[in-house]
Amino acid sequence: MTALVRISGLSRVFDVSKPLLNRLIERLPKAMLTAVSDVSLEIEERTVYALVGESGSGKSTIGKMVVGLLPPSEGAVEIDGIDLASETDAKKIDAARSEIQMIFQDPFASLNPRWRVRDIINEPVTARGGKANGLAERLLDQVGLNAADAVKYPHEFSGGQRQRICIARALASQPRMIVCDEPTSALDVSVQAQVLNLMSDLQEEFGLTYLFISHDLTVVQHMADRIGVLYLGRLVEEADADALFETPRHPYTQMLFAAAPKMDGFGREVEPPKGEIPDPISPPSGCAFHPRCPIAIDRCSRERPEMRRVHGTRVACHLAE
Ligand SMILES: Nc1ncnc2c1ncn2[C@@H]1O[C@H](COP(=O)(O)OP(=O)(O)OP(=O)(O)O)[C@@H](O)[C@H]1O
Repeated sequence: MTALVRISGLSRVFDVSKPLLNRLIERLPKAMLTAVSDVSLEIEERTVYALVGESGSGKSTIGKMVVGLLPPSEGAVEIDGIDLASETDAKKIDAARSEIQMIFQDPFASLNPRWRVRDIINEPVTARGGKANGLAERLLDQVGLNAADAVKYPHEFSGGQRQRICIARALASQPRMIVCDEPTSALDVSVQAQVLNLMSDLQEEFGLTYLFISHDLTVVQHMADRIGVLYLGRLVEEADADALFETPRHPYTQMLFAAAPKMDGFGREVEPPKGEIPDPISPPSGCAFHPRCPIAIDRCSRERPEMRRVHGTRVACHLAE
């Protein structure tokens, strides 16, 4: 298998300083927030790579850098060998961009309310001067909606149906890859499984690659081939999904598993991971997880663990054995 996406040493810093005048009056320094720090990973073609972690761990920021919506502060994202940030050939950039689409958590916010669904779905093609020729109707059928609904507006659909429309629009430019940012977390529990099943079917049918972003391990369990676990912007564990589910090696991954929602016939009981997520502007020294870690030793607060291989898993923990 070949890597479709190669991410190396990827970092993204945001300037979250107060306005200059306030800083001068209050004698405050600049505040820099490191959302993503030195992340390296590869995504094989036709596989599902899941990025998991609590809110604020940097999942969406990585997703946006992969599709080219945000430039990296450091490091690179290569799509099929092309680095979007340093490539100068506009044609190559355009081709690489159209190969990757993104769908977001809130299907309503990402659909123009004044456009008919047909125009929304056809837009990626018509905006490039292409002819749609019944494309929207075909895609609506493919995502389990009625082709005749192409003349309707987004508000005439339910949340699950709107996410299907977003998926149809993402498919319009025949991408090789879709970055899916929490695509089902805004949907009713009963609808989530239907949309996930549809996404699985489409992945197989079109040979798609997914970067699937989720805080919910149960969602990821059924879809992912490989999983990366993020904590405060850093990758702390990465393994094939089966291996990770069988033997989670990082204490943070183990905590996420312990807190994973338990499915029952009536809904879900969600118990959040213990302890507070530290302030990303001034993260803890050493291993950023050490203040919440049940097995931390002195060394963990002094020395940041490098990513290393332990029985086929990549893990950043001094105590992974
Ligand atoms: N444009 C921005 N300006 C300033 N800070 C940002 C910006 N975008 C993200 N951040 C910060 O970067 C960190 C990572 O955010 P990100 O949205 O990538 O996390 P996430 O894991 O996707 O979480 P969530 O599930 O809540 O979206 C957070 O602390 C967030 O507040």
